[in-house]
Amino acid sequence: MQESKQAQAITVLGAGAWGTAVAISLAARHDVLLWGRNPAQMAAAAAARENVDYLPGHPLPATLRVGADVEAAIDHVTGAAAAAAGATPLLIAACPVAGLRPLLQQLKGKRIPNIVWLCKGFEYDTGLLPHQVVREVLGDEIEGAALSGPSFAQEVARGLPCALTVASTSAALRERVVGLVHGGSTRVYACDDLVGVEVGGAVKNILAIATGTADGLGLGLNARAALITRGLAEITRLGTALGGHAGTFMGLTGMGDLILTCTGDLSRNRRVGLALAQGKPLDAIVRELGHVAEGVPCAKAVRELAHKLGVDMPITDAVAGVLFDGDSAVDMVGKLLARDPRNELA
Ligand SMILES: NC(=O)c1ccc[n+]([C@@H]2O[C@H](COP(=O)([O-])OP(=O)(O)OC[C@H]3O[C@@H](n4cnc5c(N)ncnc54)[C@H](O)[C@@H]3O)[C@@H](O)[C@H]2O)c1
Ligand SMILES: O=P(O)(O)OC[C@H](O)CO
Repeated sequence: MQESKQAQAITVLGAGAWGTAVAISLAARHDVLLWGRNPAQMAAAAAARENVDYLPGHPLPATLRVGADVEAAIDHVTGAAAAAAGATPLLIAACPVAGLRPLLQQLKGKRIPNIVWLCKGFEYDTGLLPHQVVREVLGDEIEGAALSGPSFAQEVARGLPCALTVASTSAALRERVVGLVHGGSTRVYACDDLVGVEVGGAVKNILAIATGTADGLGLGLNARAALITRGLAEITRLGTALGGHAGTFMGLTGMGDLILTCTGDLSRNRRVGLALAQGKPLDAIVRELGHVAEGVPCAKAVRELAHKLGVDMPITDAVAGVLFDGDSAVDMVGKLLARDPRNELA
């Protein structure tokens, strides 16, 4: 796979922390447009050359275009200029899972080149993975890929090293994404296990809430390591039941992202856990955070899915108990410790 030396047109749809960081990183090598749905926010970002609401402290490069006009954002990768450059443009969806369907609906009927999504989770009301939502809304013809892996927005925006995985059933799109995104301080690996990559990225958020809660209660490093390891077993059981490959969960989008999110204080999901341990109510925690913590709604979707499939996910159940059933953080720990012994590899 060749790294693209030529600047290409890329549109990033969604101007939260992650969309902004990815746009900043790609703008060093490509012709990037960052679109956000809030015109006032985008006008302020254009004027200040900083997305103060979502990624403060990280200047937008002079070459990065920002705006709130969706037609212009799509034209950036479909219009005459992109075509004339003989280009391989890329359209990136950088919203949370809850925004994916409405965002894609805006693209319906437009001649988009492809779609790469960055969100991590299951759609809450349907229990679908992002690639299934994409297929429902845009159909089978569009080439799609998930780009995932251990990556805090603030570090990527600073240009610190990071390794990601692009997953797609299309070898051509995998190659195109690697060609455009790999380079500088970003390494991109390719993988054809879309289900495995998406399940790892979704469930690690729930486990980050669990480890944040345990750390907040002062339960120690042994407990943290136990939760991460048994959490990986939980991810693998659900992921293989859904058709993912066991090996994928040992990679960047499984173990890699799980370690990062469970241990790094930049994680919003981990911070939810730390706040739950202080006994704060969930709605206050979410309000204070001001950003999406995908593990919260995901815990509900995954608990339902696991019960339907008969997959044992005790940590997810315990986290959902605290989030939705009125259990305390201490109850969560008690429930996990009271479980009957079992074989480790069962
Ligand atoms: N922040 C990170 O470090 C990071 C890293 C990797 C992956 N992710 C994932 O990326 C996704 C986005 O996270 P984030 O950190 O940018 O969240 P965020 O809370 O910082 O921002 C979310 C953004 O999405 C926008 N949005 C919501 N619904 C939309 C819709 N229907 N159409 C257009 N825009 C919409 C919001 O206006 C907001 O700008 C999540 O699934 C997250 O798990 C985040
Ligand atoms: O801040 P979080 O918990 O949403 O995690 C961000 C990324 O998913 C880490 O890879």
